[in-house]
Amino acid sequence: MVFFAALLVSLIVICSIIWFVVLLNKNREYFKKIAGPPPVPFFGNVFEVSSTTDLLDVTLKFVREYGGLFKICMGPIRKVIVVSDYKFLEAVLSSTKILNKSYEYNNLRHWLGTGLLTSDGPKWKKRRRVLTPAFHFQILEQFIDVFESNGNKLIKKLRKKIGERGVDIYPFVTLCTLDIICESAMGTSINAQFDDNSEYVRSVKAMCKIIIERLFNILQLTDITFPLTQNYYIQKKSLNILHTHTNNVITRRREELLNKKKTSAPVNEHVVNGVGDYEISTYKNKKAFLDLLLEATVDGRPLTQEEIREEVDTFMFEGHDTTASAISFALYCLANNADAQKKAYEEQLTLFGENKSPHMSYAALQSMKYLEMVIKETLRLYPSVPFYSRETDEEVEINGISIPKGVPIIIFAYGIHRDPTHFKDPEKFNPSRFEEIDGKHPYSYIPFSAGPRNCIGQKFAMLEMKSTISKILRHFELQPASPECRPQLAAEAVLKSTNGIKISLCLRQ
Ligand code: HEM
Repeated sequence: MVFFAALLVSLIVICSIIWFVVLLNKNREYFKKIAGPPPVPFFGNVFEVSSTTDLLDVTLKFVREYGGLFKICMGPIRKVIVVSDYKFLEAVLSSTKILNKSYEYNNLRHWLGTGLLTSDGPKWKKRRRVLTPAFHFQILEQFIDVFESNGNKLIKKLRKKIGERGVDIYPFVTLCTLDIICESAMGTSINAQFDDNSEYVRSVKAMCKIIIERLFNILQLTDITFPLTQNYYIQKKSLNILHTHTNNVITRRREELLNKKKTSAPVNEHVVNGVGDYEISTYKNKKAFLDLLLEATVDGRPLTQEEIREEVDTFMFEGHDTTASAISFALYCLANNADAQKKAYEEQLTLFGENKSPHMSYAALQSMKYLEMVIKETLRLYPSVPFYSRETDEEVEINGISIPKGVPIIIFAYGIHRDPTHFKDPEKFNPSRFEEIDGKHPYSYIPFSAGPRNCIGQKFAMLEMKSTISKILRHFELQPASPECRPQLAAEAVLKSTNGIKISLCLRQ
């Protein structure tokens, strides 16, 4: 008996060693040819890239030392390549073969399942086809009222901050964009701006935090050791709240559609669903993304409850922090660049005169050309998603180099956006540069990614950002915080600033 037990243990140990050695040597020849910072035995380069606050500077330093394509060893086994080289980015992003997401997206799957952002292969293809019509301009046009009404709430809240010398605008903007995406995606209002302590809002915040903390904490990294940490239990509770909320909204909306209960004027119905209180807004002829999902079919059948939930949750995750980061950094840039702010405000005067609350239309938002360049330049300097990644699922050849199956490719958007070969005076905030360069080099300006797996929500995001920023500009003159407060950038799930994004607000007369 003892003999067999010892034999079994020995076999397990031997198999583990073989498995480890196989993984250790996987793609060894390929990685040998790629430059990169020297790894520390066993740990690789993890100590150099172990904090969200150092990540951007350290990676930029590696770009200067090793060029636009280098490797990083994340421990003894996992190696990734980091790319900010134009030709390589073009080949990767435009490829119809490198469409899968890498291991780093696993943490998201607990919340989002395999929705559009996190799915791979044929599933992703089908979902993308189903969801694309939801972003047609005729659909997007319907959301302008949602942007405007939630933007008005934001103005109300910011009015209370007039005269303060350094207002961190990020938390205010985040709650506003959370309200916007909730109403657009689910047709429900959670009123986060006036109830930021609701269970749903707290759970969204908790999940966004845990997803990134797990990437940098050795105990939280794998699902095996994660249950030993407190975050596991916070995640469990948060997921329960988030999934129950979305499920309840879907069920209710499904019933509503079945009963054709739609009315002509917006009706706000107060609903208590056992998870938290929220309001359902129903508009005649107005559709939330959820309605489109309820009507959609895949392979001739309607989407299941779980499939719909995955997509609604994906919009909730991908559609609020990204726009909040971009809007906040744009306001910071305008506050610190008086000329750009003057031009952007003059554009508003030309369009609406002194009217601070004009009726907003799709055409008016489209005609805010200078503001659009301000947003583009902000996203160049402060891309909401500074890193994103792919993984090869078969051997591919790029620029004459053969890349084996299973190689994670980290796309360093922040890096190429600050490359002087593509952007003159890259550190300078200069919206007008887009008059010349717009669309000329589609793979050097990639805040929304590019190619088949680009951001499906970018047009929605641009309209939302224009609506919100233009409203703020018409109401307030933006000034730098006093004393000046430069953002300390942190590459979390989206780009953030550890010391806030601070400006001062003066009421325009
Ligand atoms: C400033 C705002 C935004 C920025 C900078 C941004 C950026 C990005 C980027 C870089 C990707 C590619 C990520 C990757 O490959 O892993 C992406 C994908 C995606 N985005 Fe956005 N995004 C923004 C707003 C939005 C909004 C408002 C929505 C939804 C309404 C949205 C929905 C999505 C979805 C569903 C994907 C996955 C697309 C796919 O894989 O087919 N995004 N976004």
